[in-house]
Amino acid sequence: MLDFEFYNPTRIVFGKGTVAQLDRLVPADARVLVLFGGESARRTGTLDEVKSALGGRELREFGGIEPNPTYETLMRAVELIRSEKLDFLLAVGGGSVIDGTKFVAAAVRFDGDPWAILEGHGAGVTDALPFGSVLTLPATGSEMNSGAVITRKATHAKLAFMSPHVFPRFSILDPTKTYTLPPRQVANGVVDAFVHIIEQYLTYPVSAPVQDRFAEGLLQTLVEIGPKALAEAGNYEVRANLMWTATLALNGLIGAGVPQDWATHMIGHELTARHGIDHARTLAIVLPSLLRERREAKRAKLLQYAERVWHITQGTEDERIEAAIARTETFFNGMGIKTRLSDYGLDAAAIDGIVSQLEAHGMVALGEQEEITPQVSRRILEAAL
Ligand SMILES: NC(=O)c1ccc[n+]([C@@H]2O[C@H](COP(=O)([O-])OP(=O)(O)OC[C@H]3O[C@@H](n4cnc5c(N)ncnc54)[C@H](O)[C@@H]3O)[C@@H](O)[C@H]2O)c1
Repeated sequence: MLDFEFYNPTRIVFGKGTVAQLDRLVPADARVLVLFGGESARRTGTLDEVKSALGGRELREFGGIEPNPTYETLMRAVELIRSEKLDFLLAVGGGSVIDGTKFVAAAVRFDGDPWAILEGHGAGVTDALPFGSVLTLPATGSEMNSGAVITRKATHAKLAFMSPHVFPRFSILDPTKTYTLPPRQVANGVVDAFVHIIEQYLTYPVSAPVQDRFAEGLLQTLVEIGPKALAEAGNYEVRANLMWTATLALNGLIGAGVPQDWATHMIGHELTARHGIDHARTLAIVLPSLLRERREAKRAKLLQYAERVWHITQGTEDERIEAAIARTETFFNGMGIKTRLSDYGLDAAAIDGIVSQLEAHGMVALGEQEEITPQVSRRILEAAL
């Protein structure tokens, strides 16, 4: 096992009706900014529920945080917080709103142009406003981690930062809040969580059987409940298990002490930034062809994945590896998520632009072995056409 430090201070309050507990979780004298996305939080009644739970506190609202939150929009929240002297943030939404809130929390206390937070991947963050979240979309794990991904509209740059100062103080996970999700977002959430697990599992063995079995348990759970989550919108047990699985997929636990890949995410971010494809869908495009390209470096774990997650035991090693990758694609397709660039209207002409953006963002040695050069990323994208 590799050396590691594990730190996760986020309190999780899980269950039906838990929004009411905001009154206990947010300081009584806080001046609160409630941040949300489009109109779903208002339409579904969650925003009213939040406001009534926070009754008696000084409250302001900031709506309109986009999917793939932008620096341009978030900087308006920073101005509002400064001018109104607000001191506690509450994110109500999915990964985009929670990520955006993390950026705002850090930017308010940052000296200089806050875009430097993204360019430095969080290194310059020394403080942040306290914040909590009410999660409405199980997918990203943002509710229990210290990472965020922000887009600068002007330059089509989608960059990530991490800082121990931006762990949520608490996150409320009420599975009934996911009942209103459109099928597209449920499918995205399942696939996003699946690929988060793969990025921390499908690398090379380091004698870490507990991390491996945690990861395999989470992957198998998603394979089992993913289709049910799509088919049965109001099934509490399915939504509860999906919500907790997505959180555990990226709260640091399964990645502690093991190598991590993240190349699929880095290539995927460029696809979203340049072509507006949903985050999870970019991962479904990149992952299968990345696994094929990297089959030698990942051979031992691919064979373990084939056997333990997909129960594939027949055939040569290469046949078992190919069967496991094909089953992964079939799983994504079964969730209604297409896995080829051409399915999203892109052809070979798009690849130069994506590779140049990877180079511009310093993504020139990706993956657990740092062997995915721009040339390798190009091959991965060509194989995904
Ligand atoms: N911080 C991390 O660790 C991390 C990890 C992976 C991805 N991300 C980032 O998170 C973002 C994606 O977040 P996401 O997948 O959670 O989606 P999202 O937050 O972008 O939301 C997608 C859509 O679903 C709607 N929605 C949310 N909850 C709803 C509900 N209960 N009912 C109806 N509609 C609802 C939103 O209004 C939005 O239109 C991307 O920018 C991605 O890069 C962050």
